[in-house]
Amino acid sequence: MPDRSAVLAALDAVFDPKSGQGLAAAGLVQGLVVSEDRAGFVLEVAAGDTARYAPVRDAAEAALKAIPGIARVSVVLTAETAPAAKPARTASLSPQAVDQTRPKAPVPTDRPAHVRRVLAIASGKGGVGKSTVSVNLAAALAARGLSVGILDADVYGPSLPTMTGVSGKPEYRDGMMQPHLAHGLKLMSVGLLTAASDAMVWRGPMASQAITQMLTQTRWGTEDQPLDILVVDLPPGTGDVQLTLIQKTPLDGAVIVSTPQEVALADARRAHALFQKVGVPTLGLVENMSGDVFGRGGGAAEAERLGVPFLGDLPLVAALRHAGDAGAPLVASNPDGDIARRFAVVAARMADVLGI
Ligand SMILES: Nc1ncnc2c1ncn2[C@@H]1O[C@H](COP(=O)(O)OP(=O)(O)OP(=O)(O)O)[C@@H](O)[C@H]1O
Repeated sequence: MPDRSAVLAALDAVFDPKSGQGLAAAGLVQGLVVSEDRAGFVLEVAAGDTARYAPVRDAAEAALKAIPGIARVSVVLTAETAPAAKPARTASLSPQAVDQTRPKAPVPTDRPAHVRRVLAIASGKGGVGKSTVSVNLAAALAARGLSVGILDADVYGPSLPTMTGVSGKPEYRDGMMQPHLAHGLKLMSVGLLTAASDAMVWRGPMASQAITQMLTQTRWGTEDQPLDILVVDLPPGTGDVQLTLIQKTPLDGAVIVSTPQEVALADARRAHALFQKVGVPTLGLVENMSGDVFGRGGGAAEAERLGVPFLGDLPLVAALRHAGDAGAPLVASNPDGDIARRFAVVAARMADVLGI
């Protein structure tokens, strides 16, 4: 395995154009990961400086690649948001400090330009089909004539590139990342910017910074043609990473995906509670993989218990999995099929809840 200090020394041979120091000395190397045959880090620069630092990122990647034993490298360029006030270190917490640790409503300053609504697709549990639902629901909303984008923020397993067949780093133009276009959707994924294995080790603040960058520095829409809906595919779970993300992302609502088993529904309940805490309305619950194996109806009953709309159920069918593996959402590749019809129902109910 490559030596960490050798990696830092290599990065110090790349200069920060602002301070003239090496990148490590300048404090620009965050979250360095060195393992087996790969190395990567987050290059954190001041807000507005990302275009200027794109060549620095490329130089840092080249410097890492030149280290013997390193085959895969990834440098994610992120911009700082407004400097966070550091709480004073005191022996006991003041009431204000205690209050600071409580979840807050999202910070509205991070709103992406020319995007009408930002919606999260969340699940309390991994593997329940959150990404499958995100992609197909986005396609169903697009089929209603809306302009729709997807931001795959699932740092634990970005699957949008596979599910939509897109690859390659996004292009930078005029200081903004251009989303990929496929199946009538605008697409951006954490998986297009970094190796999935690197993103997985990100802590909450780092993940949220990368996601804020993808949110605010992607050309989702223009003044003349704003994006109607941006669907954000969140990482599964209800831990710190998710909390930080939903606090930092200006969400207008959330859709929770669950399978019908009680254990998954209990997690869906926790996800709903998390959104409630930060003041993001739950637009509804979708039951996925319903049918013989897992049962049916648990989602509708749970939605009623939570007092949120039930948006619909989707059966466990091999075609959905195959379409995902093949890189074309089933709703787009078979728009007249049973699954497309079910997603159209979910999209219609959602549009109804949103009043669009
Ligand atoms: N209704 C369904 N019928 C059949 N297969 C499905 C269905 N929904 C999802 N799948 C398959 O289940 C697997 C997990 O789905 P997906 O990746 O969408 O879940 P996820 O909740 O986003 O997972 P993770 O939490 O790991 O990101 C995928 O292989 C997908 O194709």
